[in-house]
Amino acid sequence: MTLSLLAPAKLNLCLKITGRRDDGYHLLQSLFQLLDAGDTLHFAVRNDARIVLHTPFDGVPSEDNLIVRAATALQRASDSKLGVDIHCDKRLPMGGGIGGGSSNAATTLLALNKLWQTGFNDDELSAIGLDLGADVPVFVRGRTAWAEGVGEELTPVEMPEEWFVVIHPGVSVSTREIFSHQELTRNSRPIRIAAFLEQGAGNDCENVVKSLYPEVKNALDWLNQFAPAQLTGTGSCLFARFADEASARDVFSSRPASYSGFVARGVNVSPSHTALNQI
Ligand SMILES: C[C@@](CO)(OP(=O)(O)O)[C@H](O)COP(=O)(O)OP(=O)(O)OC[C@H]1O[C@@H](n2ccc(N)nc2=O)[C@H](O)[C@@H]1O
Ligand SMILES: Nc1ncnc2c1ncn2[C@@H]1O[C@H](COP(=O)(O)OP(=O)(O)O)[C@@H](O)[C@H]1O
Repeated sequence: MTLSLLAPAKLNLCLKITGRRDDGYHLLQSLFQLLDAGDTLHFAVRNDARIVLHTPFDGVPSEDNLIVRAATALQRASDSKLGVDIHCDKRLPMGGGIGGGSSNAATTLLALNKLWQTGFNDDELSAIGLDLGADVPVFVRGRTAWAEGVGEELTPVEMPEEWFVVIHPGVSVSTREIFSHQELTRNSRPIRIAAFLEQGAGNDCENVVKSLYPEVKNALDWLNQFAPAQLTGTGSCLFARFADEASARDVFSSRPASYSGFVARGVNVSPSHTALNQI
């Protein structure tokens, strides 16, 4: 049996850091907006128990790849004797704050749960996913959502399905470096979802990222000429929203040559969930 699924990107439409847990992890509030763009993963079941990722990733050994780690975690949790061949059409930049690795992991859990018939529900898959990364559960649940805790307390939110220009400024930002920076705001006053929906909220990582990475500051200044621009996650990608596709594409096509990125539409339900529900 084979299956191909989109592993969608996300944007953090806001990112407030409201405290810190005893283990050092930061407590967040964020609106995770799913997008209709992402990587495509192709799965083919094997009758031996081998998990084989055929696509090489720069700087990520196969055993560290979140795709392989997710498949291995599901195999262990289920005692499945089946294996899988996996190919990935990688489009999302790594370390860009758009969740590519976490989305790849979640999509692998969803696909193999179906192909191996392991029968886990979303709560169980989310718990397996959380061990792989804080952003995995939102992709397992597949809903645009308000997140608290370290990202695992999720409340689905219906957002207008707007168009986004996502810019990658040509540098990657280490999440660890930002979260360990002395100047990072760690005591934002918690806000309510309703307040965010009414007036929006910024990204508490933005000032530190701009000070460490002038390329990110320059890209924000460039995009701000057209619409309010903001960092996603801990960067390095930034985004702005547009009412229609044509305006978004116009701005994207006028970008400086050193910037990459894409235009995508916000979606309330992950395309991989829509596809799985049709099988
Ligand atoms: C803040 C977000 C918002 O989406 O940033 P992006 O990674 O998307 O940019 C994520 O939740 C990031 O989660 P995740 O991507 O799983 O983080 P990891 O790479 O595991 O974290 C790297 C390091 O950052 C710190 N870290 C991460 C998440 C968190 N809530 N508090 C932290 O202090 C920890 O020191 C951790 O070891
Ligand atoms: N399948 C994968 N896709 C992307 N990154 C991966 C993957 N597996 C492991 N990684 C590692 O996870 C890191 C974070 O990746 P990613 O989720 O793309 O960024 P971010 O958390 O900033 O959104 C990468 O820099 C890479 O080292």
